Order: sequence, then structure tokens, then C-alpha cells
Amino acid sequence: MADKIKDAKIIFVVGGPGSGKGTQCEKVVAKYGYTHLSSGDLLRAEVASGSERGKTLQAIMQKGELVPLDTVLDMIKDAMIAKADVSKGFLIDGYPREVKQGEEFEKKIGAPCLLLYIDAKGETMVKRLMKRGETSGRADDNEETIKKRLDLYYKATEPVITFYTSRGIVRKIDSELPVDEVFGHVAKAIDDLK
Ligand SMILES: Nc1nc2c(ncn2[C@@H]2O[C@H](COP(=O)(O)OP(=O)(O)OP(=O)(O)O)[C@@H](O)[C@H]2O)c(=O)[nH]1
Ligand SMILES: O=c1ccn([C@@H]2O[C@H](COP(=O)(O)OP(=O)(O)O)[C@@H](O)[C@H]2O)c(=O)[nH]1
Ligand SMILES: [Mg+2]
Repeated sequence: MADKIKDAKIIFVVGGPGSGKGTQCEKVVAKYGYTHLSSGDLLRAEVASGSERGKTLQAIMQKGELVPLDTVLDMIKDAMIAKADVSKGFLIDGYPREVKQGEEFEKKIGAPCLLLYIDAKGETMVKRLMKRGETSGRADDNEETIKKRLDLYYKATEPVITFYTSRGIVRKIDSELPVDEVFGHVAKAIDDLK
């Protein structure tokens, strides 16, 4: 089964909480028809299903901590296999969160050809998430959890960027700019793949 996705084009989208990963991925889907898989969305769907596993996940996510690596990897892999026949490429949004996750992904699935590093200032991310929290209904869009997500991002996820930079596949995108300008840079990075 995993053979089907071995040759797929894989793009990791990494950035802090509220940096704009989801916003940019939506635009990539509209222009390039890639398959968007948000690890956070997959986890939230499991929570919404009301399953026993979902209850365990909810408790972790509400605290802004990381879900066990294998859980997320299995969900992403299943979702990729389900789309393998029709997909032109995969945008894996919010993943990997730590270097080990990236290594496991590559062992089980394949190597990314590009890492889009969506970069915004800490204060910008907090501001955006507080605003989103007014309407998102996300249990983790509150001041206390946002702070923990941000701390964990700097501690666990930034090393991911260093790791892939040494491989030469990182494109850093300044997401302090207006959404469409940010997308201009994202599109350039994708066009450069061809
Ligand atoms: N001004 C401005 N706002 C943005 C930009 N990108 C995203 N936002 C806003 O910031 C908030 C967070 O954006 P998302 O795309 O949900 O961010 P994310 O990185 O997917 O966040 P998580 O799902 O928490 O990981 C949203 O309410 C967006 O409307 C941008 O380039 N400029
Ligand atoms: O690979 C992942 C992706 C997400 N999460 C959990 O899901 C939450 C929301 O993730 P998402 O990417 O949606 O939002 P972010 O924290 O980047 O704002 C995180 O705080 C984690 O608790 C996780 O544990 N592993
Ligand atoms: Mg998101």
C-alpha cells in the first residue's frame, strides 16, 4: 500500500501556531490542486468523532502538548493512501513538530522535496490567534494554551527547520506581509520545483 505514495511529491509546511500555514495551504490547493493534510485538522476530526482515542487526544491538545508521534504519523499515512491515486502532491501542514517525527515519516512514507517555513514574529502569532479565538471554537485558542504552543514551537519545532536547512530544501517565507503577497512567495517556491 505504501508503495503508492512513495513517488508522490511531498511538501512540509512548518511554522509557529497562527503563522498562517492553513491560510496559505488553502491557496495552494486552489492554484495547484495539491492535497492538503493538516495534522491538527486530522486530530481535531478524531476528537469530534467522540471516540475513546479522541478523548485522550483532546486532553493533550487542550494543554498545548504534543500527541504521541505514532498516532499522528498513522493518521497522515492513512489519509495519504486514501488520496494516492488522485493526488498531484501532498501539502503536509503543521508537520513535523519535532525532528524525530520527520525521521519517522521518511522511514515509513518518503522524503519531502520542499519545506515551506512560514515565519512570523511571536507577538504577531499571538495577536492572530487571540483574534481567531473569538470565532474559531478551538479549545486551544486561549491565552494560556497559545503561550504553551508557542514555547513548544520554539523548543521542539524550530530544530526541524535547522535539520532540513542542512539538506537544502527549506524556503523561508515572511508571513508578516498581506496574505496575497505571502502567497506570491509561496507560489514562487513551488514553481521553482519544476
Ligand atoms: N494579516 C495577516 N493575517 C493572517 C495571515 N495569514 C493568516 N492570518 C490570520 O491569522 C490567523 C491564523 O492563520 P491560520 O492560517 O489559521 O494559521 P495556522 O498557522 O494554520 O495556525 P494553526 O492552525 O494554529 O497552526 C487566521 O485568523 C488568519 O486570518 C497573513 O499573512 N496576514
Ligand atoms: O503533529 C502534530 C500536530 C498537532 N498536534 C497537536 O495539535 C495541536 C494543534 O495543532 P495545529 O497544527 O492545528 O495548530 P498550532 O499548534 O500549530 O497552532 C497542537 O498544539 C498539538 O497538541 C500534535 O500533537 N502533533
Ligand atoms: Mg492550521
